[in-house]
Amino acid sequence: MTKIRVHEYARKVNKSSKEVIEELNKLNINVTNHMSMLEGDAVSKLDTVFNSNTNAGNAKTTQKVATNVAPKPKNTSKEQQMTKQKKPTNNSNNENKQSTQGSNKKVSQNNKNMDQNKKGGFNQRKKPGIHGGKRRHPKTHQPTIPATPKELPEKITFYESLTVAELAKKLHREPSEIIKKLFMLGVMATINQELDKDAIELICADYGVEVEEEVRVDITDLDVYFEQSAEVSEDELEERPPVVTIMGHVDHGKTTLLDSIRHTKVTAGEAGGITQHIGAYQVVVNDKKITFLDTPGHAAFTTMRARGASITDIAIIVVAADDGVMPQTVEAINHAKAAEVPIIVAVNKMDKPSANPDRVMQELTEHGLVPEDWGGDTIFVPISALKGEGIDTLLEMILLVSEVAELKASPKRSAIGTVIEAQLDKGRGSVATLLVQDGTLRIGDPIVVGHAYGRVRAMVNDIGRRVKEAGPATPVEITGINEVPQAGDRFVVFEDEKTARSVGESRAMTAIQASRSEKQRVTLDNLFEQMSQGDVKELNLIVKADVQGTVEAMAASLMKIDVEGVNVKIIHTGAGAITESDISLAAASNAIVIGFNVRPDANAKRAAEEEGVDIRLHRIIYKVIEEIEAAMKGMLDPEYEEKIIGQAEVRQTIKVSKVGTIAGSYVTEGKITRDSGVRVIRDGIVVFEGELDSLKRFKDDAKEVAKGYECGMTIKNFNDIKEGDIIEAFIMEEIKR
Ligand SMILES: Nc1nc2c(ncn2[C@@H]2O[C@H](COP(=O)(O)OP(=O)(O)OP(=O)(O)O)[C@@H](O)[C@H]2O)c(=O)[nH]1
Repeated sequence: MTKIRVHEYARKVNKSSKEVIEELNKLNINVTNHMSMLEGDAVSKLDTVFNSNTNAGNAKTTQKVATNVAPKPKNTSKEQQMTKQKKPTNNSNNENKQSTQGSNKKVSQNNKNMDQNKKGGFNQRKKPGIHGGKRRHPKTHQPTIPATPKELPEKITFYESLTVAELAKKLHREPSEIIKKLFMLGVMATINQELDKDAIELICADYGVEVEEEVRVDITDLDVYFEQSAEVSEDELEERPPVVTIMGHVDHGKTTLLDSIRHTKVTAGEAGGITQHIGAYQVVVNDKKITFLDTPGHAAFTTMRARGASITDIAIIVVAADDGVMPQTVEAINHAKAAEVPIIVAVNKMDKPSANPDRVMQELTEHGLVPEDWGGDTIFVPISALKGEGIDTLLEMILLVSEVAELKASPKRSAIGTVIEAQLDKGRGSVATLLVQDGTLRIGDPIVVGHAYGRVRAMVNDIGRRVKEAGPATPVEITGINEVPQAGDRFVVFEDEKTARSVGESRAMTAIQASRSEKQRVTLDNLFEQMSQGDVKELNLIVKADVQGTVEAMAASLMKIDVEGVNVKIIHTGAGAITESDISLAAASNAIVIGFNVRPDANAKRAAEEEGVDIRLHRIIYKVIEEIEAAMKGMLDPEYEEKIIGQAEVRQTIKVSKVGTIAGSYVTEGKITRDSGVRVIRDGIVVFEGELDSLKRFKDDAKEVAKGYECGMTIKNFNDIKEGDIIEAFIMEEIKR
């Protein structure tokens, strides 16, 4: 049976890909994309739904064409005779005949001649047959091929495959001609048959037509556009502002710092100083811009990253000098490190008498952030966000780090970027704050934002001004899209609204069908497989335990695991329950979470399920190590699940010395097998669980006894069987990982 792509099938039955996908899903055939390949079985089912016969039709056509093209020896000679009879009447025909006998290559040459001949006014019937010139149309035959076939194209292109009909169209030939030619080349084909690259190349070579396979990208995959931006030539690139996120522990002054920067820099010179919150703002320092994301904290940062968006160039970790390094400070550092974002430390609340910056530096050193003064490479800036002190230095340091990072973008290209936040506005509809990451966004641009699409209707900048365009690293609020996207969604500008619309619709469709849990996150179960495929070379772990001492002991033991081909990397550790933040970090970094004597809280559990993050809970350290090591070596013990296979009622008990108590029983459900586990149930309570010692039918050992039969059983290490007891039999079935 033929394979066919969804969109090709849709075209055949005159439906949209969307309708076909919907029908497939109704048929429980999981297809999400219009490029998905359908097997023959799915095609048959669809044919029934659409009352079409694309598939059955193929089968019929195959036969028909096969009988048509397969030259029976008898017929051939007849035809040859006919050709012979015609021969003396036409010289040119004669010439053609001679030239067309022989190899297929000649056929192509002749067809070319024929084309030229046609221009010279020769009749179609004089055309050499596709059977190497051996066949002629009888005089009476009404030719179906147009009298003057079009010229062959110089070159054709195709994507993956073409049907005979499609190839014929591209070559300006009748399908029957292609079918015959294929037959001559030893390929039996029907008009709807899909031809692979080799067959297409063979036919085209035969016609002397150049052929090229198109490389197409899935335009619905917005990531592709982000990858393309990396390919822009050097001379198109210009310096762009850095995008900065502020993170740190609760109450250490993140919001105060963001406000302080905004008020000292943004409002200066702005009439009225109206600032509106659009999720990000820009400041100008020494004629250079810096973009700040207005949602402080690592939760937002990592949620975005989990959605595949990395928009932050520099992370400011705020640490209150009077409080020192706290759990969320460490989390923030680890989140930034996992994202490989450079860190600047802002030691805040320096105005407080209890401020102790040395302590902060000392504590951060333990987390790998060593101040430059102490020989490290981390920039520490003492500030007072409340009093506005040290802010200028901090901003200068941001520019310095940004310069080193050589942040560049190409303002000339069409815009791509990420949603910072979005909501539904009663008057304006869907409103989204976008961060343009590359290119320039303009009013009227056809745009796809996540699964939404539209045209940029209006753009407002961070100070509430209407703007016509926004360049790289600029946040703008836009209206004009049909739905509310999510923070972290990507956006891409397309050339025309039609493409934007079809990409948007197709993405929305895919999103509905793609379950998030299907994401190929690394789990201990699939670790080895992913390692073998080369997808995973580093096993990222997040370790949570009840007390800090255990966390350290666990981390140290895990680091010692040595398995060739993969490194263990602990990206975050902490004492206390597994939180949602741990899960989002795990999701963003493709990590496994290990909990030792701790449990995930409700939010973390839900998030882990949604994101497909693997949480492994343990109570014994060496078990953790063993499990991870085994997973890395692909030797994880199989997991078993209990399955109850039958039940028997004890109707009589017989005590036999040396043997013990024999339970004369009657199998009431399923079956009892010799190797099954058994449970003795008395008045609804399990009084014993163990194994069978023997299972007999009359005096003979039995492998299994089915429902409706009597049997005798003895149970290992259990003699207290009573009449009326129920014996439940179970087996442990291996769960496929
Ligand atoms: N003395 C002093 N107080 C400060 C400074 N910066 C912030 N604060 C105070 O610290 C408290 C917390 O500041 P926020 O900016 O809300 O801290 P945050 O980190 O944003 O807190 P969350 O949003 O709860 O995570 C507020 O009462 C601020 O006024 C500072 O430089 N000096």
